[in-house]
Amino acid sequence: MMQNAALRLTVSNTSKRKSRERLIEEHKNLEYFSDNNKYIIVHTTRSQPNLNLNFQLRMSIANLQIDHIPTEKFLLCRVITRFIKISALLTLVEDPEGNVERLALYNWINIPENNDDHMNSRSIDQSFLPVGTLLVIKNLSYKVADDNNTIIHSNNPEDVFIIDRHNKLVGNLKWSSDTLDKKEIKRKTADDFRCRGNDYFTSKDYIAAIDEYSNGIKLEPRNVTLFANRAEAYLRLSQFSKALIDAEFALMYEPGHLKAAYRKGKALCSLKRYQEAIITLQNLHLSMKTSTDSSISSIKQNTEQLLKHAEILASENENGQYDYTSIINEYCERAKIKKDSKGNDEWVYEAGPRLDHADFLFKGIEIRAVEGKGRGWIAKCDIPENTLLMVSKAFSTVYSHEVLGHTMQSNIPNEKTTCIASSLCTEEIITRITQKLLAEAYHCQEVYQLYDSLNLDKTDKINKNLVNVDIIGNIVKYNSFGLENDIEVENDLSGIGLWILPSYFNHSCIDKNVSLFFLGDLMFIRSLLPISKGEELVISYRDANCSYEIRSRYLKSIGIDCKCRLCELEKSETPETSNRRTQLLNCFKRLIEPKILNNNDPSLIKRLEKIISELRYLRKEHPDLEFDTIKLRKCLSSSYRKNGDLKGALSILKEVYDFYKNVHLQIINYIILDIVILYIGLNQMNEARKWFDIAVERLVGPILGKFKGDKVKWRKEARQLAGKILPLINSFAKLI
Ligand SMILES: C[S@@+](CC[C@H](N)C(=O)[O-])C[C@H]1O[C@@H](n2cnc3c(N)ncnc32)[C@H](O)[C@@H]1O
Repeated sequence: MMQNAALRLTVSNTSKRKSRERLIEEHKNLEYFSDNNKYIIVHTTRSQPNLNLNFQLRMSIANLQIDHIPTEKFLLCRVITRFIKISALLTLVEDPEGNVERLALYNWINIPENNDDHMNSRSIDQSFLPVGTLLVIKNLSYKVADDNNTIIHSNNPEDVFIIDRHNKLVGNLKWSSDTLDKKEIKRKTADDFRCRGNDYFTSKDYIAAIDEYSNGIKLEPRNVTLFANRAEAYLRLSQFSKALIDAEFALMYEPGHLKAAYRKGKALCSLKRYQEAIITLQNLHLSMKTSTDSSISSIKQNTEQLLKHAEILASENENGQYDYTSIINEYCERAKIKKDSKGNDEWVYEAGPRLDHADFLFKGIEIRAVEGKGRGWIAKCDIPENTLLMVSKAFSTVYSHEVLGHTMQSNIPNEKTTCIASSLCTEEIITRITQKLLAEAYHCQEVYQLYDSLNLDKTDKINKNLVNVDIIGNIVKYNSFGLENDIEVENDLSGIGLWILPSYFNHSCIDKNVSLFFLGDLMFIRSLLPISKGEELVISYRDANCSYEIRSRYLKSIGIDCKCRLCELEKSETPETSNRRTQLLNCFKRLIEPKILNNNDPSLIKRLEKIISELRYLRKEHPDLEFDTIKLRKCLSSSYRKNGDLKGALSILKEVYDFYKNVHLQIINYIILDIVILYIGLNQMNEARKWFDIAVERLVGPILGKFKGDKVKWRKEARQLAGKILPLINSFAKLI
């Protein structure tokens, strides 16, 4: 996974072949991930002076076709970068026409360096197929990797031949690129680079645009337009500190440059330097206020908007005051997906459901050492129920939709898709975080802090300024959050994210006292119960809705031997009891659940009732820790309802609710909604309304908090929000 993530680092969103400069730059980045052990390469380093090749069969890189193996033909090329080893031997090659492409050599034998048996061998270092080496490659294949990068594969070392320069075949050919490049660069002006940069910018290839602007800046180091344009391209890539530097350069050379000042304000906002952003934007606003020049009307308007936004961000950050209705509207809008010209899904808004809001941190909590768990969040004072503790914007998020694409999502059965999506999302997020750190190294410190957790080797001293994909992979493994909410909300997009401060919450299976709610890449965190000074704040990485087996397997994989009440009880039970429980749950899962709702067979209901009562009996000493039957009882209630016994169905669910209402399990929210449906079915509308309010409260409580002062006003707002989050609520609201 890490290797794949490393290879994905050469990602750009287009499948078009890339420029020589871009490929070289990306190859340099890959060096971070190369395997620096010395290897001896045995195959084919012998040269082939007598290789007889028919010149007519030579093909150029430009003729290669994706997924096609041109068996008759060969590629003549020369190495233009140092070889590095990741999973394959990787370098860049160019053909005589000057086309450049990646080459991956697979299956070259690696022998430890001290093995002297192989005379005809070389180690992978500068001397291995050095820059300029001419190669003939047969039977190659040309592929597009998952990340849309094209790559030449050679799987058999016998197909690769080193050609010496006296070979006739080569003697006849002129290699065009050396001279071509120089000529081209000579001909170009800073303005040519600006124009090409703008073209790339328009086609949303911001990396290429930055390359072009940078080349222009090399020619004219005080070119204000190039700095201002590059600042905007950096903003689009979320490289805010670079954007700020460029905007400031532009302003240094031309203090009245409006766009540069606007971009400075934007960068400062994104760097969470709200007060400075406000001052910059206020000054900019003032400078334009009296102007009647119509050409600046749009920047005037944008500045006003951004200034307002910066003021909102400052207040969110300072006081934790969020306009939840507008944030939810913003989320619903940004999470929309449309089809592009090829029928693939893409976000309606370029950045997807990533929301531009400020972080907030309640002053009454702090990170401290917690015995046996590393560090954790602790209350510095008594905290009332439903206090907003933190709002955090993700360091990085990846949505499954972004890595799977439309075709895969619709063609593959659900479980498999979820599994593929999850591993692709993980690879992708490792890649994105690595890219972000490579681009803006000042983030390394905050991300690497997460690495110091208990389960990781403390002696492994890490260089906090060096980007290391293995460490990032571990950080993702131990700290990332799945993006799913406790209750499915509209546009609830699955995926994965890394949040910095929320990563310090430790886990408890049943005694969590803190709730999380995701809206896009914003995480809202509130206290679920009153919390006393000195108490630890904990969340559930997996809750008791999951069987012990599944839960503990996951927790162990991230180094947790959970000591919560439930886990301790499960561990202390005899093997007979736990085996019997597993047997009963498996029987439900395999034999009853798939059939019961489509089948009126009363014997199935009987069997389910028997399983439930035996499971309850197995935990008769600790009924408060009996969570296994909740799902089964919900299922039983549904089959009662299907058979027309609404009262029976209701009493099952109400019993479950009464017993578990104070344990914050995901499934309880669905049980409440089922109760509302049953009361509607029984035409007991007052009860239906009462339970509907409970559902709304539980649904929006984690975002909005509890009734404060005006209950009627709160309820109105809560209903509106709930309807936005879960449109099903609106259809309920019409019925009651
Ligand atoms: C997301 S981090 C939480 C913050 C972490 N304690 C730290 O110091 O960085 C997850 C790691 O915290 C520790 N942890 C979390 N909950 C725990 C628990 N209930 N018991 C023991 N260790 C726990 C484990 O080492 C786990 O891999």
